[in-house]
Amino acid sequence: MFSIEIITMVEWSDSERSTIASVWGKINVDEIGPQALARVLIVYPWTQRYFGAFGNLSSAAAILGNPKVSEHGRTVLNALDKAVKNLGNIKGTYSELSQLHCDKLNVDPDNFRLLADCLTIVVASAFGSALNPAVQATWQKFLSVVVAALSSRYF
Ligand code: HEM
Repeated sequence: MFSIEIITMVEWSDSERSTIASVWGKINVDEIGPQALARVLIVYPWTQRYFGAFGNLSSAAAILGNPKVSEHGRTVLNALDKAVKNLGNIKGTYSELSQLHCDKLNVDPDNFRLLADCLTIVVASAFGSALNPAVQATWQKFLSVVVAALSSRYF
């Protein structure tokens, strides 16, 4: 795990950079985004409390078919593009987003990790053997830095 203190010093090797670019290049945001957010809402139902304005979240089928969940899933995943393009300064890249989630949306930062884990599961099921353990390790390092950056306003 990457603590808040060390994310400003995180280093990326050339191979990690190319792995992250390659995984990101293969992700279909329109499919993976909705699936990842729906999974968070289904697997960790307490996260539904933040999405009271999204309409029917009463069952797994309702969540999977909810267009607002799908749209927001795409929004969240599109925001990852900024991190992929700014690996050297993910903390700075997400400072406003961290402020929004902390001060305005009051999202418990533990939920960032839950979303990252659901995203990895959705990516793993879409990629199959392409997400081998070494690729997964780099992908999760990337997501850990994203999670720490989004949490930076909280601590
Ligand atoms: C990788 C993690 C995440 C990223 C990159 C992310 C990104 C975003 C972005 C880009 C927005 C739109 C901001 C705007 O309109 O200016 C947003 C809004 C929001 N996020 Fe997150 N988010 C993440 C995790 C979470 C989690 C885990 C939750 C709650 C469980 C959450 C709850 C919300 C809510 C409630 C909104 C406002 C939605 C609306 O009413 O339209 N986010 N997020």
